[in-house]
Amino acid sequence: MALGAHAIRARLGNTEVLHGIDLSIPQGRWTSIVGPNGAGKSTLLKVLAELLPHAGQVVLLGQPLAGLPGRVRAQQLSWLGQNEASADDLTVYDVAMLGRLPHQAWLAPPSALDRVAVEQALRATQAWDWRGRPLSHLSGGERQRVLLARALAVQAQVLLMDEPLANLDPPHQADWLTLTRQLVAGGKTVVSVLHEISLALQADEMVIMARGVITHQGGCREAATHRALEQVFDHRIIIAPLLDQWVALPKS
Ligand SMILES: Nc1ncnc2c1ncn2[C@@H]1O[C@H](COP(=O)(O)OP(=O)(O)OP(=O)(O)O)[C@@H](O)[C@H]1O
Repeated sequence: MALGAHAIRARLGNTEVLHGIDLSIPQGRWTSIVGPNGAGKSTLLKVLAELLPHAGQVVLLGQPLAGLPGRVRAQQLSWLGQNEASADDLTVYDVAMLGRLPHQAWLAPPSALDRVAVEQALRATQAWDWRGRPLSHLSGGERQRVLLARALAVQAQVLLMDEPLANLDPPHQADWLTLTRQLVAGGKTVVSVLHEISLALQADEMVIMARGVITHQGGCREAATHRALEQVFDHRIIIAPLLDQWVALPKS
């Protein structure tokens, strides 16, 4: 198990939005989290990264996450948030280098290893050619690819991504899928919140949420998962095979 959550409860403002979540994320697999708007997906992902106060425990690679020193946590767990703020006047290269901070001594210049990791990450997201440009000069999709490169540059064992495909055009969505499969083939664990159900169905495992609880967890190719998906979306979608994949079609 890469990540575990036990009896998680979390509040936003005065409202409890996660109501006692138990979850086990397998290691070396890609797990997608899906569910209707407001189900609590982003909140759960933030809790898994210890970015929100909560009751209950998160366990990362066998150790309680809250007890890990911040630097160790940041080396092992990489985070790509939704609509992330980033210093717009930094260059693309410097933004990606932020992913190396957990590996660097205080005020130390980047090492050769850091530079290699950043170049690899920027090349993997096809952002290397913009490395000298300020982030503010990029389009939404280009910017997303740089933030993805920052998350990759960490070289963490576990990657948590909230809507990583936001603003990406279909070819770059396909590239993200390829990249994710490569990460998983290399032993990394990827957890992503995705609204596009057909893309989410390409993961290994699926966690389905509604109203602050998990309603189902199972393999993306399992019939029980497909039935649970149709149910959580009030049977307004149908899961059907297409070529060698499963896709979600809206039902009028
Ligand atoms: N600051 C806040 N105060 C109170 N409730 C909040 C606050 N922010 C979000 N919520 C509520 O918390 C619930 C869970 O929100 P969350 O963003 O985790 O859902 P989500 O499943 O990621 O939704 P979406 O698919 O729309 O992105 C929602 O019902 C939302 O209205």
